[in-house]
Amino acid sequence: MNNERVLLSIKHLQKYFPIKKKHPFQVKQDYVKANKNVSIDIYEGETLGIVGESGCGKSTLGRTIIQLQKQTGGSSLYYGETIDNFMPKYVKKVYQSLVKVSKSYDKDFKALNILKQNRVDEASSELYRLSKIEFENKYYNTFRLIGGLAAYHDLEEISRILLDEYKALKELSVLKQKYDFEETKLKMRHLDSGVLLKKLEEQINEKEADVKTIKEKVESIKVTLKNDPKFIKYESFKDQGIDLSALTKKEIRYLKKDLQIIFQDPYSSLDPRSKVKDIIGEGLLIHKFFKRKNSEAYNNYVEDIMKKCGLDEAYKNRYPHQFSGGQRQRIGIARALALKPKFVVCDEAVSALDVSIQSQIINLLEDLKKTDNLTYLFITHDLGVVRFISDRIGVMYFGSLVELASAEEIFKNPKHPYTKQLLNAIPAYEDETFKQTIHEITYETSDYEFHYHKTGEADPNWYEVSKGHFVSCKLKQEKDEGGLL
Ligand SMILES: Nc1ncnc2c1ncn2[C@@H]1O[C@H](COP(=O)(O)OP(=O)(O)OP(=O)(O)O)[C@@H](O)[C@H]1O
Repeated sequence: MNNERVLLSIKHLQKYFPIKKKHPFQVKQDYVKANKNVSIDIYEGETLGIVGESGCGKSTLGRTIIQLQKQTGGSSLYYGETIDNFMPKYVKKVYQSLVKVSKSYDKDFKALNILKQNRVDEASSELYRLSKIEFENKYYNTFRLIGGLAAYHDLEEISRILLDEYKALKELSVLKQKYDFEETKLKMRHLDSGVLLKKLEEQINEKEADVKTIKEKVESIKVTLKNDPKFIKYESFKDQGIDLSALTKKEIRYLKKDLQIIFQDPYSSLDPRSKVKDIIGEGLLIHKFFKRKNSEAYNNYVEDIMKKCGLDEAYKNRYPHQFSGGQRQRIGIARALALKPKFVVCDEAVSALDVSIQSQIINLLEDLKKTDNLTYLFITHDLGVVRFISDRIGVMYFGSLVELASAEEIFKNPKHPYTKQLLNAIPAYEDETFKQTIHEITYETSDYEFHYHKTGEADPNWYEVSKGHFVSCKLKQEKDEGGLL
């Protein structure tokens, strides 16, 4: 890992797929619970491996984090852009509804506390767990955005000030976009400055001054609250992450430049009727990195990416079927990396390839990670591959993470019975560097116990057994859960 900066923070991610009703009078809607409640921080520059059996929800997790499919619960906070620069629409909605939300908050808070007190069996504990997720979904973005200001006596005033700030920041971001566009245009004509550029610069300065005045107003309110215990508690929830799950389709499309995916089957994920150069360059035109696909700059850029991914640029006019499996995967990688993303989901990216080609592609992914400062979520059922490539590994079982630790720790010191079963099942001959140890499976320690084998549901507590090593288990003694409650 390069540093400890969180790039994505996944909180209680849930993805349920509705199952088609069996007959028209069926009242209850059933779901495939592909991801039940996944919470995980992904650090900038790391490769986080996700392993688990087929059908446990690995691919769904990868696709849902980048919102290829909309998540049905929880939030996915992204720190690769600042919220001030991006200003998504949900921020405005939160500011508009502050007064209304504050009214329902106390009522919902009390109701949830009653459920917390009344946990007597599995069913009532499950009801509390689900209600807590619902509660957090409803209120967390408000607290993340306004923090300690929630303790101020006049939320109508806060709402007004923050809406002014939203408007000013939005206008500022439009002006900055226009400025960048104008600057690029001038550069193409080998000019340094122009009348419009100067005018935009003045407008940006004015708008920045407006934003500064509003921010000062907010700070002066905060000063009056600084000793209020409620302010201190709520301020600790303040968070600059952009909640991907709350974005509009258009906003997600814009962020796709940062959040990319490489699929398992390089053939079916490439349009067979498009030439390689068009497959790789499509995103560049959609995201307006280049205006025309016939320009020299565009062609040079595509050729460079091809070279970087080990493809001969002379083949740019060929079609996917004219390439081998390994080369097709290189095209998939080139397509994903053309937009200079920050986060890439590699969904079984090498599983369909021969072993010798596998290692070439893995080496390529490793090289690109270094040169382009990428962060990977590496999804695979292959424990040999994941051990080699990952900094940390998360183990999934039936839609939930059951263990998370550094790759070395998972292999040397697994805690969860399911992780141990997976490791025990690796045939020794598959991985010569791995000294096969058979891990003894235990379902209980003095601090916690595992119930997953009895109910098929993972245990709800996410417990840090040693620094950075987490397991899902049932604690014998309840710990403070943190959060809004
Ligand atoms: N679009 C969908 N509609 C309905 N159910 C789905 C959909 N996508 C996935 N599922 C279901 O969600 C569960 C998890 O599937 P997912 O593909 O995420 O698992 P996986 O661990 O990646 O497995 P594999 O390695 O076989 O792809 C499965 O039961 C699957 O049938």
